[in-house]
Amino acid sequence: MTFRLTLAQLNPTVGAIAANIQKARDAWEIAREAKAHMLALPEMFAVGYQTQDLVRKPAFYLHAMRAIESLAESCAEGPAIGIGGPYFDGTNLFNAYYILEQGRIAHRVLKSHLPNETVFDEVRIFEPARGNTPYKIGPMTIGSPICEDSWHAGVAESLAAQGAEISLVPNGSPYYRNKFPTRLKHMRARVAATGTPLIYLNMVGGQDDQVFDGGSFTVDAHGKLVDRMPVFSEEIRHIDFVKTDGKWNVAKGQVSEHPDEWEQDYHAMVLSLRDYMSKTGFKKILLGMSGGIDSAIVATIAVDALGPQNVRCVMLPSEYTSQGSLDDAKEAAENLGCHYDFVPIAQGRAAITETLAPLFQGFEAGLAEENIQSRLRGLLLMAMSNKFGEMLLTTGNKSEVAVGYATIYGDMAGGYNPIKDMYKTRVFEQCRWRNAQHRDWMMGPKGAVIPVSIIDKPPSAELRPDQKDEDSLPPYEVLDAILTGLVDKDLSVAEIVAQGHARETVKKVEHLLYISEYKRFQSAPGTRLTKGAFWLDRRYPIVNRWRDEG
Ligand SMILES: Nc1ncnc2c1ncn2[C@@H]1O[C@H](COP(=O)(O)OP(=O)(O)OC[C@H]2O[C@@H]([n+]3cccc(C(=O)O)c3)[C@H](O)[C@@H]2O)[C@@H](O)[C@H]1O
Ligand SMILES: Nc1ncnc2c1ncn2[C@@H]1O[C@H](COP(=O)(O)OP(=O)(O)OP(=O)(O)O)[C@@H](O)[C@H]1O
Ligand SMILES: NC(=O)CC[C@H](N)C(=O)O
Repeated sequence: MTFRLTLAQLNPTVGAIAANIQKARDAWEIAREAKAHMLALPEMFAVGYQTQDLVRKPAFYLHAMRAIESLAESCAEGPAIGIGGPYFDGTNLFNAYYILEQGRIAHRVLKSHLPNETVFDEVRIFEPARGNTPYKIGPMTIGSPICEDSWHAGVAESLAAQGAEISLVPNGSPYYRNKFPTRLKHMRARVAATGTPLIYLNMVGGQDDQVFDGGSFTVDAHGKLVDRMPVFSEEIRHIDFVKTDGKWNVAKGQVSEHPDEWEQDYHAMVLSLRDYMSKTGFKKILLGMSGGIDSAIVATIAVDALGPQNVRCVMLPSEYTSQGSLDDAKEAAENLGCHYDFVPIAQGRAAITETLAPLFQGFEAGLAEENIQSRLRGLLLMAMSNKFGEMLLTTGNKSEVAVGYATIYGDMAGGYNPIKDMYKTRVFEQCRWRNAQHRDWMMGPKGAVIPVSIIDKPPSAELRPDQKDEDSLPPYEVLDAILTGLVDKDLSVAEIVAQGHARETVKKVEHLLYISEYKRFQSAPGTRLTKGAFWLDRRYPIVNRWRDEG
């Protein structure tokens, strides 16, 4: 006896119900061609993921439920379909996995464990299931724990006890660096307890800050990895089973190699930006190109996401802009093959200074004057955005975003920030990686596109003569180590001091971190690369008088 299961590792769009259903239908045609018994789609595929509060709207979930019903009707003859979507039972809303067969909804699995940590808030949205049963497709009985359900003992085991011969786990599992071993560990624990093969099916694609990385895989009844799909790309794959001695054995498939963390982070940033653009309806990007490393890597990510013809780099020099910065900005834009504009801000700045002169008389020049440069750049770039219909990118790395080292309503202007969750020390290494590597999913040119002089020079905001970031901040190696402790590991000041850092420096960084919460609250979203990303992973009050006295 045999069984063929078609896995659709596809990229849905939140709210695009008709388009998602059409994608499911197209995949079903492929499964039917391949004579599969069943097509499986990821968690919440019908509506995209995560829908947040949108799915609580009755008009929305009723629309989705109607669309799933009509998918069942239009796919009556051929493989069964498993598809994630919301289900309202007249009283409560559930995160459900629908099984469609012979023109109708044959079964519904409801999610039991609602994730409520990191970026998840499902307790707020859904009601947990109380018990589920397996379903039968042709000769096979299947249990479907939904995503988080398979990270805990209980659901898969109960389904197996009720006769499930394999576990098919639909997921909406967002990327963070080096997550795969954690997923594999949880799935192997389920397999060890059930003694049945397990299929882990994830979606791909960017949704706001989150990136779903795919990497779907199959583990046999002994816990061996027998099939694995690539990360960050759509793919449809057939998994074959043969029944011998009363047990389903999964045939050995193709175990795709997964790239290292540098490639995965870079791919996550490219895909999240590309999807953010296409899913919000933008085709073109612009950014301020300073000759520094942050704007250089953001321009490179933009070019790799959309192609050089869709990226405009604008140098807006002031009198503090060095010749080195002018040369580097131009060279990087030329290497990338994108449009380059040169828009000096001196005249505009003089006009603003004159306008404010009567008010500012008697005050010493300082931060206000420095930040006018950044704000004027923001104003000019947003004017270009309005005129050309190009979305402005903002370029602060995680170190700067953490300590508020950016000007609000100035260089913080912009709609998306691909490097928001990448510390500065990693930005340097990531640039070296991109200069040395090229992949076919990159739409930009091969080679050392980021001039070495940009990577090697000391970072500076160039808002006053001879300014260097390290005049006001600790060296980035120190800053990033302290921030990793405070932000990502939730360590106390005492614990970070015990790692060998000066208490005064740790306290200064802690102070900057807490007082800049207001800036992050008003900042653009950006690619999530870790479990400690600003926005949903770490939610802090803006008004906060607590300081760690330890
Ligand atoms: N809690 C709060 N809630 C609401 N608003 C608050 C606030 N605290 C201050 N403010 C407001 O914020 C203003 C201060 O913020 P802001 O104007 O941004 O100024 P500020 O944070 O003081 O300065 C920006 C810093 O970033 C550096 N910088 C600028 C540009 C680029 C880069 C770079 O390397 O990329 C670095 C620059 O050298 C300077 O150290 C205050 O005037 C005040 O009105
Ligand atoms: N002369 C400039 N021309 C165009 N854009 C600029 C210029 N100076 C700053 N910007 C914009 O403001 C952002 C912040 O730049 P700034 O030089 O202050 O610090 P940074 O964080 O070190 O960034 P970078 O490494 O890109 O220079 C830049 O990434 C760029 O988008
Ligand atoms: N959608 C989910 O239930 C995902 C939760 C799960 N722990 C994950 O991140 O993979």
